[in-house]
Amino acid sequence: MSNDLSSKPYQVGYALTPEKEKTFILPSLLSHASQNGVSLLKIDPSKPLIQQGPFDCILHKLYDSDWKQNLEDFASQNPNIPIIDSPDSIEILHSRISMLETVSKLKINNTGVPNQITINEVTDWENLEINFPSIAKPLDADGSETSHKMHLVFEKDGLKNIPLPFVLQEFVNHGGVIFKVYVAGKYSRCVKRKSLPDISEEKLMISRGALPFSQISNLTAAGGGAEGCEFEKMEIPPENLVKKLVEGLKEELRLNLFNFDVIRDVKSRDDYLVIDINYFPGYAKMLDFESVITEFLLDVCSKR
Ligand SMILES: Nc1ncnc2c1ncn2[C@@H]1O[C@H](COP(=O)(O)OP(=O)(O)OP(=O)(O)O)[C@@H](O)[C@H]1O
Ligand SMILES: O=P(O)(O)O[C@H]1[C@H](O)[C@H](O)[C@H](OP(=O)(O)O)[C@@H](OP(=O)(O)O)[C@@H]1O
Ligand SMILES: [Mg+2]
Ligand SMILES: [Mg+2]
Repeated sequence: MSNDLSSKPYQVGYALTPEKEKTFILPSLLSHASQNGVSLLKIDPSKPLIQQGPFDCILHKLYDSDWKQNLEDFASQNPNIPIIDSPDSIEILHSRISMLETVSKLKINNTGVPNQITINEVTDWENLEINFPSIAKPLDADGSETSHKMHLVFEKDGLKNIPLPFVLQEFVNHGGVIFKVYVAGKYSRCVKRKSLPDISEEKLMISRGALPFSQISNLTAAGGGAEGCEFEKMEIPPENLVKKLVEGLKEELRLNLFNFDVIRDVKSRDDYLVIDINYFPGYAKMLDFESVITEFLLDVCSKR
């Protein structure tokens, strides 16, 4: 689908950090979008949105309070201009507890989330109802540098130097491959990505404390995934299961732009666990992301 090229192109304003702009607003996206009737225009978040534009849609991934207020002022005067996405919906993904509660609510067969507990203070360690190894993840998943600083924890002792508050999520062996499902409006695609390797019983016997790591999925996206046929052989989850998760999460989250990470439990190969959900992820890592994003924006603007 493309906009009728004889008419004026849709004007889509974007408000992103400089880093996000660099990795998302690529020349290939700008040219594909403009050839299909969509102009992507940079917003100056420090200036009132109502004095910029005019826009047919606003795309954003900024979280500071000034920007939220700017967006609110604009929305109150332009209730018919789609904002992708609503800050209130995005907020659900900024806590690793509320993010995964949405999955548990879906009650889809063979899907769930790993057992996890919140650690707000040191006294919470007394009667830990969790198995090790576990992954300690910052409770806030707000896109900050620290929000990706994780620790693989082998025993209770390994918790002592981990910055509070954090979520302690049981580590599930999943064959070293993670499935990332990207969603952009009515479009979705499941891709494979290299993940943390399984932890053997032997490794567990000799491992102590905790190991730090961060943003493994970004590293391996560039590296093209795991070596060897194991990665190639790993089948992606059944299409109907992915579809149910996509539709369920879209309804539950009321978001257009997100992805979620799914792993398959090696102990029960039909069971899938969602371990992470991300707002406005790295779409440019997806093949032909230019047409996916352009189609999405055309769909949003034409529905106005
Ligand atoms: N419960 C788990 N069991 C096994 N491995 C896990 C688990 N949770 C996370 N991992 C591993 O740690 C990696 C990072 O975890 P997660 O995706 O939650 O962090 P993140 O910083 O939000 O990552 P992203 O860059 O995808 O936002 C995953 O890609 C996976 O390799
Ligand atoms: O490999 P993906 O596309 O999942 O990597 C994403 C990651 O999942 C998060 O969405 C990151 O955003 P934050 O959680 O806000 O840090 C993305 O970083 P970004 O700089 O592209 O927004 C990763 O690309
Ligand atoms: Mg992830
Ligand atoms: Mg994440």
